[in-house]
Amino acid sequence: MNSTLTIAIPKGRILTESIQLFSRIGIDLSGMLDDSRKLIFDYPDQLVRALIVRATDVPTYVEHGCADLGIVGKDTLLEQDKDLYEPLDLKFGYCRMVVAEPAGLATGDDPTRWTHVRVATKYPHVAEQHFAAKGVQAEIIKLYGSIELAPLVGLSERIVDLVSTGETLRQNGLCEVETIAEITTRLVVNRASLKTRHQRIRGIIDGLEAILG
Ligand SMILES: Nc1ncnc2c1ncn2[C@@H]1O[C@H](COP(=O)(O)OP(=O)(O)OP(=O)(O)O)[C@@H](O)[C@H]1O
Ligand SMILES: O=P(O)(O)OC[C@H]1O[C@H](OP(=O)(O)OP(=O)(O)O)[C@H](O)[C@@H]1O
Repeated sequence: MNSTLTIAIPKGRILTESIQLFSRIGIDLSGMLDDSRKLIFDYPDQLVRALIVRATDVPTYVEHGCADLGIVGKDTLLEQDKDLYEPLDLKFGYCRMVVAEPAGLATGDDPTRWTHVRVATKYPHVAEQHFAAKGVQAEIIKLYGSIELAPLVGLSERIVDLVSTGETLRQNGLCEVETIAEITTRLVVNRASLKTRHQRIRGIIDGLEAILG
């Protein structure tokens, strides 16, 4: 039986910390940080294979069993609602998912009085659920990036987006008016792999749990 474990690692802003985390439990994926166009990294001595995946695609690779494990932001998990085992909060990549609007509109605005909103976001599912739970009718406009631009050019009045330093909101004259969720990075596991490779995967989960405290 092939005992190699496949891990989906997201490229982008959580790549380096993901690799640092695995190194702390003795899995050295540092070759992935080299400037390269390779997408599969084999580590036969460690019985590990790592895939470089776009952050939003990690749940898909893990759900389909192309990867046994993956690392992904909670924002992506909330949006996609895939059938995955999510055993661990890895406690990095902290940010918040918020509703924001132009500072001028925020002055005197009361989110508890909203009845209808027009919102641009990369997270239509989360936004829909958030407003539905408040009984607010929401017209959602799906965007893929530069979300803060939408209210500045009249595409929407408000946005749902991630905030970490707050600098992007500030530089574009926007204010946070509601927090939807606190976001961190999570370990996700394919449900079948959890059974067929229980010992190996349990070892990784326990190892990570021990160092995360
Ligand atoms: N300021 C931030 N903005 C966006 N994501 C952040 C921020 N801080 C932490 N994160 C976390 O980093 C994860 C990966 O973000 P990254 O920007 O690399 O990918 P992405 O642009 O969301 O995905 P994709 O490239 O597939 O569209 C996010 O899903 C989120 O959990
Ligand atoms: O609070 P801050 O530290 O300013 O970070 C928040 C910004 O970072 C993310 O955008 P990203 O850099 O991923 O670019 P994008 O426009 O392509 O989504 C997010 O969508 C916000 O725009």
